[in-house]
Amino acid sequence: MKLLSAAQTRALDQATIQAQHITSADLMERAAGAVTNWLLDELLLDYDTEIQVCCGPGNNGGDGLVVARQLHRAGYPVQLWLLPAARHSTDFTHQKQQLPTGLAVRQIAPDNLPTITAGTVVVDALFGTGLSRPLEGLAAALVRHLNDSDATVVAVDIPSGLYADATQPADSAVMRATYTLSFELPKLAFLLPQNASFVGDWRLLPIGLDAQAIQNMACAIHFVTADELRGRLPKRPKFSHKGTFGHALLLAGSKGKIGAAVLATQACLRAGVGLMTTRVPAVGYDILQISAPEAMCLADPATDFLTELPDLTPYAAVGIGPGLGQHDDTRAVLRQLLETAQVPLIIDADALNLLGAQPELQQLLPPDSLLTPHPKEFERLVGEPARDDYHRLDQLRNFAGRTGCYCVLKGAYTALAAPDGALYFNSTGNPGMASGGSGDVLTGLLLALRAHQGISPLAAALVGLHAHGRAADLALPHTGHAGLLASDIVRFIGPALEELMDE
Ligand SMILES: NC(=O)C1=CN([C@@H]2O[C@H](COP(=O)(O)OP(=O)(O)OC[C@H]3O[C@@H](n4cnc5c(N)ncnc54)[C@H](O)[C@@H]3O)[C@@H](O)[C@H]2O)[C@@H](O)CC1
Ligand SMILES: [K+]
Repeated sequence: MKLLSAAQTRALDQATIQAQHITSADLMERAAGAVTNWLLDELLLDYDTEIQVCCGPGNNGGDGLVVARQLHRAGYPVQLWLLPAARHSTDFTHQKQQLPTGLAVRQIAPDNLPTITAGTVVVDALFGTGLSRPLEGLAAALVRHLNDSDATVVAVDIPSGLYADATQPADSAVMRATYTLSFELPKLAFLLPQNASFVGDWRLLPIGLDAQAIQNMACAIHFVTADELRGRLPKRPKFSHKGTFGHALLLAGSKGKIGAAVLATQACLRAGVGLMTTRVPAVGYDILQISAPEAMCLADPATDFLTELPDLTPYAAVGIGPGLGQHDDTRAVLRQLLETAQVPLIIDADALNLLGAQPELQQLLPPDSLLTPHPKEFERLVGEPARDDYHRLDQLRNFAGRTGCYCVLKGAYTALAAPDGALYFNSTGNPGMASGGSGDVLTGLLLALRAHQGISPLAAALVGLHAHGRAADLALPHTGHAGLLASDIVRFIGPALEELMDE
């Protein structure tokens, strides 16, 4: 799915109106109808629920007027509140004229704010994508009043006061929504940790926006769904053999962290690699052979950390990082790998920290390599803290462009920047994954997909990120959030990948 800017969203609304020969009021009726249906069918409003609909002066307020009208007509006790304004949009004015006489209109004023009691549902239709400056005055006072209450707040399109694709000034008033109902496509703001407390649980409501117009919109930011990935992973042909799926090499582990090498190895195997060799320090040899008998193990001459790079000739892809440690001799192995590798690399964990500590090594990254930092590792990698989540995304795109590599930023919606500047957000996964070893599993999974000869670097990265989160989602009913271990994610990699395979 494309993540459109506010300007593109407006253009899409216009394109839909033209292509479908409808009026903007018709489209508003559809949008508001979708909100009303969600309130009735999903929030399960009952006839005793107190519903306060708060409307601003633009089309977001227009949506609110239609919701209020529809709920009133259906017999629900709606209270309608309007924010005073010098100007109103044409559609707002039109919808106001359509209000039934029995629906009282209340003016919001400093001494006249909605009274919130236990169980009140507030529909926030103050401002949407037309927000052009931070909220102040009465609008800010109303938002703060509602934020201080226990109301269930349902934001129409976007929580009022939240910018759709930039950071609003610190301390400006932003509605803390319980639910955000957006029309058809998500907004970039929803995917960023800094906005989690404003956006709440977000849902997409289809309103029949013009599919052709969406397809024609130039957009470099995507929210990647299973539908878009299905078929990107070739089915295993009947006459395939282990050579078809590549031979992967993993460099991982140090004393006390051999488990990271084991998890990454198991994940790589479960992701369908043809052959797997894992290089661990000698201390890990028995552990790896016993816990991952399908993999070959090449022990380093040193006991506790890696000191020598094996011959790379046999391998289609090389991964390095999980549990590696940052010993000087290991750094020398990483340098040698960067200097000699002719195949894509997957770089994770301590290998990223080593790259951050010696930035000159970053110039040696083979093109199309894939780096998988979490935000702290990414900060070390680029050597500069981000001002906010948007700045961090800029840094991510710059890094990918500068190095010619794919770079991941791990999180609730893991982001991937491609060398061409495109940004992709993953849609799968759950908070149970926030525990040790999840990242090691991702490295192994991505390594298998990069070793596979039939998949492009971008598809490998997107499929790998999706399958990682999806495997955790499939494991969840068996484990619960607290009980979800990295090894549970490994168990469900196979089914998660199967869902994306060609028919
Ligand atoms: N264009 C369309 O056809 C559709 C629009 N829809 C709705 O329309 C919304 C966008 O409507 P608009 O473009 O009218 O924008 P908004 O309703 O978000 O607000 C725009 C109005 O608020 C004023 N304003 C902006 N920031 C302000 C601030 N900080 N303090 C006070 N006033 C401020 C503007 O001057 C303008 O009058 C979407 O979010 C969505 O809810 C939906 O009905 C779907 C169809
Ligand atoms: K809103």
